[in-house]
Amino acid sequence: MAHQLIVITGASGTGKTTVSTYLHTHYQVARVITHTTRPMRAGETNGVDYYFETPTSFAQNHYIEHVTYAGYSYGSSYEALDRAFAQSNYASIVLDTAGAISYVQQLDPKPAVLFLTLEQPHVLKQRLLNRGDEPAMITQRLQSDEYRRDLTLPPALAGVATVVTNDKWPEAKRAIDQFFQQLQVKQEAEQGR
Ligand SMILES: Nc1ncnc2c1ncn2[C@@H]1O[C@H](COP(=O)(O)OP(=O)(O)OP(=O)(O)O)[C@@H](O)[C@H]1O
Ligand SMILES: Nc1nc2c(ncn2[C@@H]2O[C@H](COP(=O)(O)O)[C@@H](O)[C@H]2O)c(=O)[nH]1
Repeated sequence: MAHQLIVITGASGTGKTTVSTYLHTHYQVARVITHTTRPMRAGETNGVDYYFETPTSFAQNHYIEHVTYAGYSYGSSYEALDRAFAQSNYASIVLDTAGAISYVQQLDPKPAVLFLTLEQPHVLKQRLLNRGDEPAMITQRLQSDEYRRDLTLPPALAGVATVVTNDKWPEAKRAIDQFFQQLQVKQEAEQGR
């Protein structure tokens, strides 16, 4: 069976990591672990949530794409993608919208894309506080160009991404179940050709 990548994108706090964990737990979708220079949050583990890097070690990896987000470097490596697909034919990766656009433009076969959004984006700050993020980090993030940019579906992803509203988890979960089950049907149909 061909490999299928699911790119999960959207603004900070919209629930990208929550969706990636849900797909892993309920559908055994492997997670692509990306690299970052940002400091670890409480509860995060190196090699599980990210590969945490220094600026020097970050520069030594081979990236499909890399970005600066709210002052820190983030990148997705070829090695991490291979590691995920060694575990499962389905893998998900959590990216900012610049990364999602790079993947859609570069990857063959093209990834399936989920864009997460909220009808009430003012609750995002509270979600980041509830998650335990440092208040100073939240302020820096909410003031960043990247955070504001990712609140809106970029034109390059219009017609490509499935938009999921995550104000209420039970509704978001239903939309994600439908998205994943349709993806499985499409994959199986392509296999049968
Ligand atoms: N529908 C929801 N209702 C309330 N809280 C939610 C919902 N979905 C996710 N959360 C919570 O919001 C916080 C942010 O979610 P998550 O870490 O998944 O977001 P993210 O998009 O990955 O953020 P970032 O880009 O900053 O890493 C977490 O504490 C998560 O448990
Ligand atoms: N383009 C990429 N974006 C990435 C990558 N890894 C994570 N991210 C995105 O960065 C922001 C901030 O993440 P956080 O964990 O510090 O909250 C978020 O939008 C992630 O989706 C990557 O390799 N490339």
